[in-house]
Amino acid sequence: MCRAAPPGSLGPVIEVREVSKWYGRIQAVDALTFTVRPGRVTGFLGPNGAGKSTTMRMIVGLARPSAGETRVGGRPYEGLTHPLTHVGALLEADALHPGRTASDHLLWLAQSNGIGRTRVRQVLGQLGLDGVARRRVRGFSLGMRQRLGLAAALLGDPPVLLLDEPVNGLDPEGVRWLRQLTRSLAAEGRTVFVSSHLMSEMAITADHLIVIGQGRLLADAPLASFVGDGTSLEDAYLRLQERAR
Ligand SMILES: Nc1ncnc2c1ncn2[C@@H]1O[C@H](COP(=O)(O)OP(=O)(O)OP(=O)(O)O)[C@@H](O)[C@H]1O
Repeated sequence: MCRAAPPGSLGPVIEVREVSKWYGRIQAVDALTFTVRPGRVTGFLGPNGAGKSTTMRMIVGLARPSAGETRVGGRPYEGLTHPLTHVGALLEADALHPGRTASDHLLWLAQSNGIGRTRVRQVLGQLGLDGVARRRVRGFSLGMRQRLGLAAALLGDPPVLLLDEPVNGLDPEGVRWLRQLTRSLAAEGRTVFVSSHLMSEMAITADHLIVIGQGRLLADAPLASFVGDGTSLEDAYLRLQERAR
């Protein structure tokens, strides 16, 4: 169950303020500003190389902005004690030790974040990983790795979740299950920020969309404002990207 924000706090809000990121001469993110709010699923859309993963990595302190700042619940990620209890993240190419079992991977994360063993058993069950808990990660399919990554993201029962392409590798049942999970996490009052390339999936999962192109903000609006009058989300999205070129 999601904890209510204490009075006077910002709550589980993600803030990205005037953030730019350069990798040598490549500008991955260009003066990006947006806020991700609780109680809804916010989709993060943009073409390959638009800067989505880089932005998510900066929010959780895995990359440092060249300019600007990111905050979670009013604080920089680095200032959070036991960060997994504040922010759960599933990021592309998450490092998994191939020789470790699923259960040991989660226990190791739990121990460094003040989380008990009971919670590890709970998330293994919630993610349908009970049967493979004692198997080494080396033999896991992409879908099983995604489930394990999601288990790690949920481990600390965090009020904020960042999921980078979580649908990758999931079978149709897994996709539907993930959709229901993200919607129920948002309904509990959590902040759920999900990147995806799948417009049809976003159209039935997200309440709000942040669209970027070439590292710049193109739109930050409710899903309803993109679709309607026979316009699909894919049409609206492609038009936005074309106009920005
Ligand atoms: N560690 C890095 N070193 C150098 N360049 C990088 C690094 N990470 C990202 N980039 C570059 O920054 C830009 C943005 O990449 P990023 O992965 O954030 O985009 P994305 O929107 O997540 O793309 P995709 O949808 O393909 O995953 C790209 O030009 C990419 O090549």
